[in-house]
Amino acid sequence: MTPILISGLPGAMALETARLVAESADLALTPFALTSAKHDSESLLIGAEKLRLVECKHVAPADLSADVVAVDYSTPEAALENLAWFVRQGLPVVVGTTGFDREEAIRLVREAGGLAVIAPNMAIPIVLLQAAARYLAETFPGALAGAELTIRESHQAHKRDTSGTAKALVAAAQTLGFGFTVEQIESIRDPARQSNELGVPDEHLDGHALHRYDARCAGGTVQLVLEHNVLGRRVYAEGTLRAIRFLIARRKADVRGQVFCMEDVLRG
Ligand SMILES: NC(=O)C1=CN([C@@H]2O[C@H](COP(=O)(O)OP(=O)(O)OC[C@H]3O[C@@H](n4cnc5c(N)ncnc54)[C@H](O)[C@@H]3O)[C@@H](O)[C@H]2O)C=CC1
Ligand SMILES: O=C(O)C1=N[C@H](C(=O)O)C[C@H](O)C1
Repeated sequence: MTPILISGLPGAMALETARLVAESADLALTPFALTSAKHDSESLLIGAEKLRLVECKHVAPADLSADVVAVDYSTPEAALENLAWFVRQGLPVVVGTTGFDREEAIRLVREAGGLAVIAPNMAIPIVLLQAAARYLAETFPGALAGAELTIRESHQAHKRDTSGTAKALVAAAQTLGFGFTVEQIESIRDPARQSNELGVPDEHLDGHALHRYDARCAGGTVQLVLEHNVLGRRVYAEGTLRAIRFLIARRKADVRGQVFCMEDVLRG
């Protein structure tokens, strides 16, 4: 069993991932998990296991065995500092958190000879769409120059940042020729609008991710619409476990100083 250190408890994604790790046959939770100052010294029950919540600065190196793999689902503000800590401890890490400086994160991992999967979306069906968008952009740069784009995303009210998934797609859209910037993304966080206008079921108001990309081409005579809509969080946790197992294999193969994306994980 590979021990998995979860960071971001008692948050929603960290919780979903911890539960799936606890159910798995090949992974096990470390006896403690990482949290913010607010929750330091609390404890949390995951299945039958009681996890101690601690800030990373209170973890002694002796508490970490050499085979631990870490997962971070914290906040945009905490993610880089946490990543630096994981890398210092020599832990491979899956970073699902969004809203931080990705280039800085990549630099940090490479310079320290660390190992990480960093991806704004761990859901395999959505990773496939991202791969398709990247393929189109790389193969046909400028093909849609002059076309117009609107992007709308809806998430639970407590989400702090603009969708990292939508922001990542903007990069491909720009290469295709759309004059669109991330500041133009419309973020919907109002539960009343989500319920009445977008039809989000009540039980998923607290955990959903709706994305709609609407392109008008050829002077508005052609409309292309792409949507991906997720209810709940299970699909991200499943992708996270795939990323964990990918990193376990890379560590075994003695790979160092590399940052992977979910497309790499899918390729295996
Ligand atoms: N890559 C993906 O597929 C997905 C990414 N996300 C991203 O994951 C992140 C977390 O999302 P949620 O769980 O919904 O948020 P949340 O707000 O429910 O949880 C965040 C948690 O981080 C904890 N935290 C704050 N500072 C911390 C620190 N220094 N160290 C460790 N933990 C700390 C907070 O106590 C809180 O419990 C967001 O950035 C979100 O965009 C969410 C879903 C899927
Ligand atoms: O906060 C969320 O919930 C999600 N965050 C990720 C993002 O910002 O793209 C992935 C997904 O949209 C769910």
